[in-house]
Amino acid sequence: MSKVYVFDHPLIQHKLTYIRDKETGTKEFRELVDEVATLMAFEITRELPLEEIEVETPVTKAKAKVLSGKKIAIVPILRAGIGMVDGVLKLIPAAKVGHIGLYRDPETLKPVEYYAKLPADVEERDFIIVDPMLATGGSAVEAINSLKKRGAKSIKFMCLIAAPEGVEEIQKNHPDVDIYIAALDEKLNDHGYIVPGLGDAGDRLFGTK
Ligand SMILES: O=P(O)(O)OC[C@H]1O[C@H](OP(=O)(O)OP(=O)(O)O)[C@H](O)[C@@H]1O
Ligand SMILES: O=c1cc[nH]c(=O)[nH]1
Ligand SMILES: [Mg+2]
Repeated sequence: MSKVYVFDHPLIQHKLTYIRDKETGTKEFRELVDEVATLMAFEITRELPLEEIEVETPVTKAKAKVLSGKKIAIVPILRAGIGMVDGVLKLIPAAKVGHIGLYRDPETLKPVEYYAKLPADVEERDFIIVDPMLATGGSAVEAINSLKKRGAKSIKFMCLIAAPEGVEEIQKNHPDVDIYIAALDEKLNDHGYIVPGLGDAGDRLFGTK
């Protein structure tokens, strides 16, 4: 069963409150999403494997630890996931970036894939899918299907705000995929929007409303 981690660090909660605020404009919204993505990347990389090397300090030789070359790929779900990529890359600058384009049909709420491009060595990479919103879970499940179909073996899903329905949908369809969120909200409304949520993440990021 997928594990669910809620990153409720005070800085994340504080920034998320201003992300939610409908008075927050596009520029500030984008900056805050970027900052929260960096903070979440700090938490999600907690378990990265280390190895020991020798380093010479001005004082003496010493054994010290460095990351042991884990191959990571970040995959934003277009469009809104793009808003989280740079924030994660600040901490994992050598990560590759794949893209999956999905939009949610406003009538059926079902995801429609329109683009997919992943790094070549899919089977060896640890993937982190990023998307600000996990609502019905349809987009996340489809993005994970898409990665697995192309050979991905290790996948994490990271989002800002999740609805319980979306978490359950991933757990049901992809129990091997752990979920990392900044806030678990109350529910979905009749239009599939997260309540209280933040509105339409893509529109707020790109100013398309
Ligand atoms: O869990 P779900 O019910 O599938 O909804 C979540 C999806 O909805 C939003 O994308 P949207 O379809 O609005 O596309 P956009 O990013 O291009 O705005 C969001 O960024 C997720 O990808
Ligand atoms: O609340 C929601 C649900 C889906 N997509 C969004 O951007 N917001
Ligand atoms: Mg949208």
